[in-house]
Amino acid sequence: MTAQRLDGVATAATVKAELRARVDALRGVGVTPGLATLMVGDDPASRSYVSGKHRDCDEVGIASVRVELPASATNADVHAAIRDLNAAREVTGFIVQLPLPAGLDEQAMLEAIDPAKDADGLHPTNLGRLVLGVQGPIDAPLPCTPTACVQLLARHGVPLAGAEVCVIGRGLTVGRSIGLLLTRRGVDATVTLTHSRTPDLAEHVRTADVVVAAVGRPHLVQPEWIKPGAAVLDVGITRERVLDNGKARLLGDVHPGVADVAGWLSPVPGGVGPMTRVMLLDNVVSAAERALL
Ligand SMILES: Nc1nc(=O)c2c([nH]1)NC[C@@H]1CN(c3ccc(C(=O)N[C@@H](CCC(=O)O)C(=O)O)cc3)C=[N+]21
Repeated sequence: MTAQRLDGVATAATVKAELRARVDALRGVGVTPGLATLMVGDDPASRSYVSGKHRDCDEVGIASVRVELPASATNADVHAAIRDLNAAREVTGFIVQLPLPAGLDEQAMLEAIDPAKDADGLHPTNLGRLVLGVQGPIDAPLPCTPTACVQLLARHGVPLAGAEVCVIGRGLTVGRSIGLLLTRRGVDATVTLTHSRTPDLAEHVRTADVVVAAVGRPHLVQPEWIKPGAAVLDVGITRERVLDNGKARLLGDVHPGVADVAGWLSPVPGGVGPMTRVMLLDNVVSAAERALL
């Protein structure tokens, strides 16, 4: 069997077209959504992700502001930059690019973000709303990679109601919250959360209809682990340095041989990553729409 490709670039293009229509409607009533990114230090991977986010904004008609602080910035410096963004009228949503340089208090900085402007959906208030199941006419910001996964599956017709989902990884941005989305009423999947210390990982994966691999261990998930026809989402991105030309190859958490067993597979690059970026834009547009209610 050759898995159907869960194409994040093509699906993101569809979502961008929908977002463009929402942005036009907002402009019609005098509102321009705006995203700001706050980056501390100059990690090359973060720089490339942040650039991608600003390109996406241009395509959809969202204004964007780039704030950069040197790696030597203190907690007080970062906190002051966050307070400025909380107050900036033209910024309807913003993110603090993670990871922050060592020595900065990541948790305190995330908590300093105005929950109404939290484009990542990682503020404790918004994560708390997700746990509580608070849903309004327009949802509070949801974490971007989990919604990217759910959208990528739903828009390819992968059945989730009644599906057994095995999530690998317990990190803040994916594993810890994706189960809350997948088990919502109306989505109705059953979720097992595993991680790097799960003794019998392969056994858990073997019975899953949907596998979400988000541990950051290149090619961890083996073809023999996969139930034939299962949907596999590869969320991991590890940069492997290729010595001869100095370029970095991107490796996912899923072994390429999985494509011969799975029913659906998201590629790296071009899968969950581009979808994560559009879900960030969705949060920014939704924040502007919510402000009008
Ligand atoms: N506050 C915060 N919010 C984040 O959402 C956040 C973060 N910090 N820190 C880092 C991670 C990682 N992340 C990615 C998003 C898109 C791609 C992406 O679009 N990847 C492309 C490849 C891009 C490349 O060439 O490197 C792809 O998969 O096709 C990758 C990684 C968001 N993160």
